[in-house]
Amino acid sequence: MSDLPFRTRVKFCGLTRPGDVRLAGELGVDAIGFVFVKGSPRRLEVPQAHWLKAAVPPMVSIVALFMDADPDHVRYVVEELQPAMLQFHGSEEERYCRSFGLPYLRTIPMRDPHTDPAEMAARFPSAAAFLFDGHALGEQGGGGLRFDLARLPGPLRRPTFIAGGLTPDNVYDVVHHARPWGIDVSSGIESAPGIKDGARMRRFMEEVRRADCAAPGD
Ligand SMILES: O=C(O)c1ccccc1N[C@@H]1O[C@H](COP(=O)(O)O)[C@@H](O)[C@H]1O
Repeated sequence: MSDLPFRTRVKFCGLTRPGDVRLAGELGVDAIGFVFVKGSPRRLEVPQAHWLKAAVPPMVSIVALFMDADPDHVRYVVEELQPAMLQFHGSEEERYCRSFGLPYLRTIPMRDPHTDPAEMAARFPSAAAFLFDGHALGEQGGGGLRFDLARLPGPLRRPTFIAGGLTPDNVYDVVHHARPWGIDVSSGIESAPGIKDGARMRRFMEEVRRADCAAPGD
């Protein structure tokens, strides 16, 4: 049996409107990312996140995204919102990431020539999965920056996500050639930061599923 994933898991990140959340659910995403990062145009406050959560259909996971946050803030969001998973995007260490008692995605910055992706991943044995993103260390994500897929490390002991600059126009090639376990997208399905575009969301999912069905040599 092939060890390739049967279908690529999809996370849509940085949603701010209930209608976008409902459409993402209808399109079959696996997870929806809520951003709690200061300075992000997609940042949510907890009351707004509650309002969005009400639009998330059953069987779709909420991922709460943080970057070097005060642990009290993370605990507050976890208690209030009860996300299925956390995502850490900054310089958080392993002990911090696992201290909240929830599975977490560890983001690995791929634009930094000084970061060795395999070495960084090895420092997070408790991570549920790794997310390789196109930003440099210390930068926020959500900027549509791609990275050289040749820099991806070999097989890790955890599922890997690719993020950074994915769009409906390039996601087929990325999924088809890199065969990640999952992908994560924000700006590539937007008309403006935080405002998702229904047509782009739909076409993005269609392209992922088209790649899932393509034979390796296609
Ligand atoms: O989306 C944001 O605003 C954000 C802010 C701070 C840290 C991470 C953020 N987003 C993450 O970046 C990836 C890639 O975004 P894009 O597709 O290149 O626009 C996104 O999937 C989020 O996980």
